[in-house]
Amino acid sequence: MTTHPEKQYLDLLTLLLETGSERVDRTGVGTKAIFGHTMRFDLSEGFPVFTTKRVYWKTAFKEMLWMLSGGHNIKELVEQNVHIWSDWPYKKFIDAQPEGSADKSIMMEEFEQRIITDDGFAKQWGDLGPVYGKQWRRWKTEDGQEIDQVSQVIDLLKNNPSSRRIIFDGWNVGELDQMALPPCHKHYQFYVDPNTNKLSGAMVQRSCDSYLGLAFNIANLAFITTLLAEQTGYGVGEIVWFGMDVHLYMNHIEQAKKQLSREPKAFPKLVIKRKPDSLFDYTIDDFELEGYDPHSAIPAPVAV
Ligand SMILES: Nc1nc(=O)c2c([nH]1)NC[C@@H]1CN(c3ccc(C(=O)N[C@@H](CCC(=O)O)C(=O)O)cc3)CN21
Ligand SMILES: O=c1ccn([C@H]2C[C@H](O)[C@@H](COP(=O)(O)O)O2)c(=O)[nH]1
Repeated sequence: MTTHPEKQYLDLLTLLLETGSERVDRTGVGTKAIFGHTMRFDLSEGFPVFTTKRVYWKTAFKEMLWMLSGGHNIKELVEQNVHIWSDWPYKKFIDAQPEGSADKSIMMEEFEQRIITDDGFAKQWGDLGPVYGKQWRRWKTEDGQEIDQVSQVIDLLKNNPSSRRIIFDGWNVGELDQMALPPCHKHYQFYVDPNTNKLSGAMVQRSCDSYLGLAFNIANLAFITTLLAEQTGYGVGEIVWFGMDVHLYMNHIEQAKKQLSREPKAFPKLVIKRKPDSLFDYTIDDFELEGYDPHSAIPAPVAV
């Protein structure tokens, strides 16, 4: 019997638990960390959305479609019931309110409600700065032009697939200080195997929350690779993930152990119900995961 590909992820959790160095981190939560790790998934063996806990794949896909659209305001996420980016703008808003003011104590629900209903408020407080979507689609050059890196990737895949420069990157050094968080999944690179005509995608993640973020990041790497393959006429090959500061937050240890006690189930199949003319015209309703039958969700707090 061959080993289930999800075993790579479970082995990473075990490695972190057993050998990770305890470190103090920016958030104050603390982590167990290792430096440098890789995993790979052959997409012909199924779509790599982990099964040992329920992964909210629609939330992940909505986030990826938002980034691909060039979005960088949480408004478009919150409108779609996606809350994973709200903590950072919320914290910034609360910190900026004067002591004792009514706004100092508003709850997240009210904050998100204002983001949705008040355009001015969303503009001022919902913007994450020039994060992923902005850099991917509209990287600003010195002479005031904008570079659409994702469209360049599509063009290279169609016209020069042996190029070793099929890359987009969110790490715009000159603008890091304007971002709510500097990009974690920073480098994307693609490769067409001339023998099989399959497209593979790799991603470098400088910093990895191995319990919460990673499940989303792997699913989304497989997602973008599959979408690019469909749009440019290739089959799907592998995804390759490179993690740098790979960590497990101290308040995720019990959850990780619980997850480790479970056996992986078969990976589902990504069904794309409609093929739009452009990579930028997909909507969440175009996707279904066939045969996704995960173990139950194991919630965990996110370190802000
Ligand atoms: N500490 C930290 N970890 C991250 O993974 C992370 C950040 N910060 N900051 C930016 C984004 C936001 N991301 C997040 C944030 C929260 C969840 C999360 O809470 N996931 C839950 C529930 C998801 C839902 O609301 O549907 C999960 O069980 O997967 C996942 C990814 C990934 N990134
Ligand atoms: O897609 C993402 C986005 C963020 N993360 C994690 C990695 C870290 O735990 C934090 C970011 O904190 P830094 O101090 O900026 O490294 O968010 C992730 O895993 N995946």
